[in-house]
Amino acid sequence: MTSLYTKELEVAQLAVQRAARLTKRVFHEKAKGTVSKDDKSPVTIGDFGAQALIIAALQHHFPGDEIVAEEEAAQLREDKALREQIWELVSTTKLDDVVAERFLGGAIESEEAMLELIDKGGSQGGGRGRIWAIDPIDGTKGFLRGGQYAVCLGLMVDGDVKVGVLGCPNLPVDDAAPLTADIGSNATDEGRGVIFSAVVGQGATSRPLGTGALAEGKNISMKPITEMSSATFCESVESGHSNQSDSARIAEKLNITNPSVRMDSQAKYGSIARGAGDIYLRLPTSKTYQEKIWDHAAGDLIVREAGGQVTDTTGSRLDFSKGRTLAANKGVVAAPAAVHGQVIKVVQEVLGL
Ligand SMILES: Nc1ncnc2c1ncn2[C@@H]1O[C@H](COP(=O)(O)O)[C@@H](O)[C@H]1OP(=O)(O)O
Ligand SMILES: [Mg+2]
Ligand SMILES: [Mg+2]
Ligand SMILES: [Mg+2]
Repeated sequence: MTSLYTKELEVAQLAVQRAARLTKRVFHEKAKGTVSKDDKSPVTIGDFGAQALIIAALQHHFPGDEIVAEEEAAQLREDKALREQIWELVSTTKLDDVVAERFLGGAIESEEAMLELIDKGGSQGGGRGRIWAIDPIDGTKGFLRGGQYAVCLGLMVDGDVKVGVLGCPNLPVDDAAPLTADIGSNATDEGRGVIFSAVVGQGATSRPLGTGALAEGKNISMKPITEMSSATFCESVESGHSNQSDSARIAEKLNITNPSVRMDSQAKYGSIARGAGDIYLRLPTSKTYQEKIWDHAAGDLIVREAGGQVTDTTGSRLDFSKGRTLAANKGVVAAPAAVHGQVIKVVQEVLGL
């Protein structure tokens, strides 16, 4: 029997690899074309450019699929200089393997076509049919400060995530490398860049993030926790995204003595999936914030396929069928399946749930 979602996985991984070439170019440039969105969060030419390149590849192979993506082109239609900067990047970023680049459909035709592609990400989502979720740069603040960020792509079918891919340009390639919060301001690209992937029922893999055809992948799995007291947990750098005093109380109750590792983006999901860390806590800081599906789709599947369990703080699975947000969930608790219940119990004690 041929495996399910083989083509989707290949397209998704190559599309992420190409988009990450673009974000890395922007990362090494001083002027990142940063502008503020309506909610005051930053977006850069890298976010827009990566979204255009990913959607171009998806449209080439799966023109009937819907797409939920974070960014929209409205601001670019009004700002000629910004639009031209992005077009210059998008029209010159290719995979350096001719076959792989042709497989993705090659270059986008024109500046106008690029804007239209960016706006194809406006689907309302939901629980029916094939829907891709894209976060072209997750952790834009991390990206700007030279920390972790991720290029994220997931395919949902009837509300369930079936394929997940995370490109993490600033994480170590080595799955066994110790988990550290910062890449250091003098860090080079040497030894960095990894793609995490998963297909439902087929396990999770990691492979070096390359520049052309895909590198060989290796199976990854979460580290079994034998002593809770020696576990390491990851959380957001931004205290506005996850409540860091609640997580400190949870850690204390679990007798965890290692300090938390703070990193931006879904790099946290990838890191625990390969056993570099153990637990990911994302604890609500407000009653009203709804998590976005593109911030969790790929990571949720990758961790579950690596032997983890991912729920919200009430213990319910993340529900991707509700639209562009995880409207039915509050926060995220991801841990190896064997200890997830123990962690949830303490999370609920501390949060008073
Ligand atoms: N109040 C909030 N609570 C949780 N996550 C948030 C909140 N505000 C923004 N985010 C999102 O958190 C993600 C980054 O997460 P992390 O802290 O794990 O790096 C971003 O996608 C960001 O969205 P946005 O793109 O709108 O900035
Ligand atoms: Mg994000
Ligand atoms: Mg983003
Ligand atoms: Mg954003």
